[in-house]
Amino acid sequence: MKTTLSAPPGGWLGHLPALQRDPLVFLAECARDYGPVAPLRFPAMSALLLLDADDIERVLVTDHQNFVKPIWLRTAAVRRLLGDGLVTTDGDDWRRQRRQCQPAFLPHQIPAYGDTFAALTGRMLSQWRRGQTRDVQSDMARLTLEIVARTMLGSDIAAQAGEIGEAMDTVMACFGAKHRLFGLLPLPPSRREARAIGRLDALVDALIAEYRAGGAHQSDAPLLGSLLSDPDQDPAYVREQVKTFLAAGHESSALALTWAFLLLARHPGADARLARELDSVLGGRAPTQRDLPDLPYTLAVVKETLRLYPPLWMVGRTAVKDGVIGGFPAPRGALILTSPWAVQRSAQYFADPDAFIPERWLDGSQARLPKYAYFPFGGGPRVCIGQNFAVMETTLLLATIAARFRLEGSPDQDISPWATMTLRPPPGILMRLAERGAPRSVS
Ligand code: HEM
Repeated sequence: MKTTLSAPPGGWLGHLPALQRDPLVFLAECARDYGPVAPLRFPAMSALLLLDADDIERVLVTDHQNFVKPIWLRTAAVRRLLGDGLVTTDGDDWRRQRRQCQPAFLPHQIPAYGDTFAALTGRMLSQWRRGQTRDVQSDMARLTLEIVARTMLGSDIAAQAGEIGEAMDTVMACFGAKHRLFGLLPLPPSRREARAIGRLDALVDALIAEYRAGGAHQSDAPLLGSLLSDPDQDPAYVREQVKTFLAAGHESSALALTWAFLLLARHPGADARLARELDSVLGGRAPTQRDLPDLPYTLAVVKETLRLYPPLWMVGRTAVKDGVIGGFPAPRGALILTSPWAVQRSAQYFADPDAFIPERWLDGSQARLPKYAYFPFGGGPRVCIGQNFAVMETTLLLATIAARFRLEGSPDQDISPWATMTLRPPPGILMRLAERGAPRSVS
């Protein structure tokens, strides 16, 4: 067993300052300087960063019972947003919750959401005009929020989506700011954050009350229907689970789409190939979920985007008992970090790893990769419950939007990712809408 942890610079804080300063650079440096396991040290805690697909599979899948969700999900800031919902709980509580939420994500259920995806995207596009410049991230966040509310809760939140999105953004931004320095300390919320949470709770309570008053049929609200089917269900739990799904069910999909448009704007060759596929399959009509098997390149764009910009850039666990991983001791309480960002950009697994090449998903070569060289949705029992929903959603939305518009960015725009709770582009990036077929004004 390897027992000597490399001595990190930075005194008692260990690797924490480097991780806080620029987490993505830090991860890249670890991948460069260490072998398959990077032993790290944080105040009062040791940690292992796993860079090998087989070690990652062991922690997330094979030995999952020895690893629970990490300490940062127990911090006050995260609890305030997600409560004790499906993302944050462990053990029997988690198992009961997962069983309760699963029916909304059964394989036969997912295609039924396609019409809603298409209808709400069509509603958004009816407001879009060529020549407009738009904050695409905020448009995508609004659209995916409307989609998750309509499909899971049976609510059309067109009127409230702006306010719900803003309140969530405020809480996330407060977490992001704290996370850099004090994320693990049990600090009370700032006044701004407390106000946003109060507002969010009131909006969510109103959606639940609307359902109870008979606003939607249970089959139109599979998640909320299931949560409320038990008359003794604790109302606070229902509210926290609804907040969990509103947050987890929109943010990552919105980011995947935003990154896809930013990448396509910088890769005219890929954009042209996407346009050709959409044109030849759809011939000018809007796609439906039934077209998806005929849109392999569109799906490849989504997969490649999730490889380069995985919205959840870090997936962590805490060891519940002493063990050894990759030859290093992983004592009880050690933080075990896996990073889709670091592994999916590793030259060990992907040729030309930093380049955007959707074609790599079409030649069959990826089938030879170890399973956990690519894991944007995590893995094992805690794999994203919305994985199939999200793949269909992002592919169908990308097809619907890209068939009508080309989104143009400015080549000197800084699009460096910002690693907060999720991997975001810099806020407020604007893109210009050009109609398909019109000459390209910015490359
Ligand atoms: C591109 C979009 C998405 C990405 C990349 C993504 C990624 C992930 C990842 C990596 C995890 C596992 C985290 C861990 O193991 O610690 C996760 C969990 C989860 N995701 Fe997603 N997700 C996406 C979309 C969605 C959607 C659309 C929903 C719901 C409608 C959703 C709901 C959840 C929930 C509730 C969990 C916790 C599951 C559990 O622990 O049992 N996600 N997601």
